[in-house]
Amino acid sequence: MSNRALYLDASAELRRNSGQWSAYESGGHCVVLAGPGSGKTKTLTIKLARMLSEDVEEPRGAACITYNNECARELETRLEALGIEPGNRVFIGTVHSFSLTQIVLPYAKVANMGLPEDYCVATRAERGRALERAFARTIGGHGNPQDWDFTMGNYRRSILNRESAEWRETDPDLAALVEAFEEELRNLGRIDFDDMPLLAVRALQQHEWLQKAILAKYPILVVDEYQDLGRALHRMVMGLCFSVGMRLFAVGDVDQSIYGFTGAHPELLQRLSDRQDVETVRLKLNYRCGSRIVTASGYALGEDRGYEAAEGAEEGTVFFHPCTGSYEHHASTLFATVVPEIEERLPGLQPGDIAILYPAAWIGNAVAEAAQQYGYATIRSDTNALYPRSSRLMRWLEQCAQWSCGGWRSGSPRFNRLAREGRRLFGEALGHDEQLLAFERDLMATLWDRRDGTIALHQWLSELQSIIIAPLIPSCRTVQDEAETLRNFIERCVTGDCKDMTLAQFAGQGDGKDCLNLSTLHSAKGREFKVVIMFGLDEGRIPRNNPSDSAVLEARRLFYVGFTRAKTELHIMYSHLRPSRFVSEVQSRLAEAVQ
Ligand SMILES: Nc1ncnc2c1ncn2[C@@H]1O[C@H](COP(=O)(O)OP(=O)(O)OP(=O)(O)O)[C@@H](O)[C@H]1O
Repeated sequence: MSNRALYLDASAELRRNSGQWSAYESGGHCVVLAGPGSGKTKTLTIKLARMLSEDVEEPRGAACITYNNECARELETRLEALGIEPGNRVFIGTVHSFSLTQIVLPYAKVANMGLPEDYCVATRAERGRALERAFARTIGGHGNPQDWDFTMGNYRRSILNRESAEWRETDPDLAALVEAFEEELRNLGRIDFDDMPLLAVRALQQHEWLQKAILAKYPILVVDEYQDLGRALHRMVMGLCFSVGMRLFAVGDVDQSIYGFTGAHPELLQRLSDRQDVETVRLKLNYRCGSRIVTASGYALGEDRGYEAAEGAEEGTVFFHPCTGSYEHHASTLFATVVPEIEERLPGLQPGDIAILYPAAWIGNAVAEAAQQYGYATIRSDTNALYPRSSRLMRWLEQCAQWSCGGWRSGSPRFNRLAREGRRLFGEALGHDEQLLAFERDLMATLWDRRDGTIALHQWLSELQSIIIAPLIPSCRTVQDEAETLRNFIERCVTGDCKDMTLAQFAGQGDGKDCLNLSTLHSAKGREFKVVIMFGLDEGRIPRNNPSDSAVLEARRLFYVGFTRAKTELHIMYSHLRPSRFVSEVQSRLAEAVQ
């Protein structure tokens, strides 16, 4: 099928939903505000395919921005099904990678961003060193500089205008620390993650020609998960879309805003949709969750938004499991009775259809250990994962492993996809056609010669590292930190807890069908599973102890996000003596509804 035929075909589903259809037909700036499972991302991807085909002429294209690398990958997969691949015409990625690859790297010099020659992205250790020096120069004393990192980050992200009284006066100590920290980073020849959008916003504000250059390349800006993207992106959107003329298509849900602690402000989305020049579309149907789960999710949120399950949806069930003892004990109950009962009730269910979600990564340790005892393979996407799931390099290696373990035969993944992602990762070192060709040829040969799932992972990784990755790393400023993640993981595979891991097991981490999903509630954002088990939902965990009013609201939204990931069964596990207030409320409202 041609690309046009693909999106026309996919749009048939949108036609049956009047809200989705008006978003699909929109001609100017459009914002879709809607609840979980309402098809926001689906509408966004099909609309993007349409705009690329009908509204902009090659080589101009669209930039598509989302919250994190995981969400970006999800968008890529969905767009691939519509025949759209990221490349020159289409940018898909986070605000940070948009800022870095589209604005800072190409224009740092001409836009006079004040960066040293040959700057690169700081590793964790380099950031730590810069913070230590800045701390000694400004705050001083015996405190631990790293304890200031979090508040410093928030300050940087919340007040963008460094010339303002707000910047100087809200917290003079923090303002001084940030300025000294950035100076130390520059002295080391480095920028950090938070610098990327800040440098981009500043450069865009200072240079009209830069705004025009971005507009020339991307007349369309598409944003998913707008509620979580923070002030820097909002400022870019305001400038690029409402002054320069980029067309905006954004989707989001204020009720799913769960990243307030990183500087996200849900009211920015509301403000955007209140604008006269923006068409706002609201969607009411939930295509994901069974009807009972949709009803109960209103209780979970504590607000009736009038969402309904789509026609023909299954009923879905909410189960409550009060537990006794420690989390280790809860986890044993989970694998001794809850999971086996689910498997019996839903024959044909794959482990990958089940997700176990908890409020904090350390609670997941009890789940991971019990899973191992009961013989269940798991894949973790939290800070205690084998390696950060957000690492593009590691995720690329997982895909390479899948190719070596049978993808070369089945086409899942296709070699083209590996080559494309590799070109993006190492783009800075692959400037010439010959370099690109050599990279693809070497990659193919290296993977082809190692098509054996029983190979020890440390051997496979070390060889790939020395043949393919190591020669490129010195010229790639953007993947230094990721290279460090890889080195640490290889070390764990040589001597540590992953010593016996095989290539096939590593490939399974990428594919995930045979593994139960273990994740924090935060990392489950945007995903969906047949069965969701929310684990450790106790007062003191969600919300945490002595919460402020706003912390209660954010915890409640997090509870709601977890709740609405489930299609068929939702299980809630908690200590019977101290259930979370949200659990008790849902329970009593469900009981009232039955009477
Ligand atoms: N018009 C439709 N007809 C049939 N299925 C649909 C339709 N719209 C969406 N869906 C399905 O509903 C599910 C949820 O869609 P999607 O992930 O796009 O929702 P979302 O609004 O982005 O969700 P969330 O905010 O919870 O991440 C998907 O399985 C999608 O295929």
